[in-house]
Amino acid sequence: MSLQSRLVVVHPDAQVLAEAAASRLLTRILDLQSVRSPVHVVLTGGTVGIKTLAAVAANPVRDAVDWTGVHLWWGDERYLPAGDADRNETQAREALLDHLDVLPADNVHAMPSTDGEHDVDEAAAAYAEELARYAPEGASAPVFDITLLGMGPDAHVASLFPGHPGGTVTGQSTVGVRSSPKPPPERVSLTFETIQASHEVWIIAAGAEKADAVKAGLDGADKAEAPVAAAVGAQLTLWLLDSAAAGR
Ligand SMILES: O=C(O)[C@H](O)[C@@H](O)[C@H](O)[C@H](O)COP(=O)(O)O
Repeated sequence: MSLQSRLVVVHPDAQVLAEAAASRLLTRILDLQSVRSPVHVVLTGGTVGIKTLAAVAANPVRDAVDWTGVHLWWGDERYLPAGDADRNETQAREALLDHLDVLPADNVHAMPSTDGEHDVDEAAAAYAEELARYAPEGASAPVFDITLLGMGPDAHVASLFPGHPGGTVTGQSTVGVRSSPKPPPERVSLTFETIQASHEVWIIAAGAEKADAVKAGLDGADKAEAPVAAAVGAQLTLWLLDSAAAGR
């Protein structure tokens, strides 16, 4: 039984938070690469998530990472045409991936766009198949080393929203989301089963509008009301906050 631990780190503001999260991510990947390959990292969309990726791109330590041994996944994706500026993948490529010359295309596992499968449920199923291709025996997805998650003011993570069915789905690694309260309405998301299999889950949140959700998550609120409460890593759950988000 591995010991689950939780750590809360507070930084002065959103910019320092993104820089510190990027520095921590790079160091953690370097540590992991000294003991295993490949390393699997799940990226998040959202303002702070993308700011963190841009900070990774600007950090010279990024060139110490052997990106050929890093696989990148997404926790969720907005179900839009390929290349759409609102896709998490598009923003991640602009912020970081396009700057990593040695990152093999096959190491980047983007969630499907509307150009592929016929609907969001088929898109979720297609991503589940991709996850399964890299899964260890008997598992439905790779055991992610680090899963990055932004968090909404309503305590949603990935595209798992309060009161929506996606948060309670079991027996599948992904879910198609419709009528998302955060536009666009259709999204593909990992399920909590997959998120919770990660060795480490890092929740990155900034801004006073997140303070109530942070408090609910840390107080162990019901995941139906505060999905972030279920964003727990098998070994570590790391909350990376700015002082405004930690205000409560
Ligand atoms: O597709 C998305 O929108 C994100 O994955 C979502 O889960 C995001 O991380 C949070 O909504 C926080 O977003 P902000 O950092 O912009 O508040």
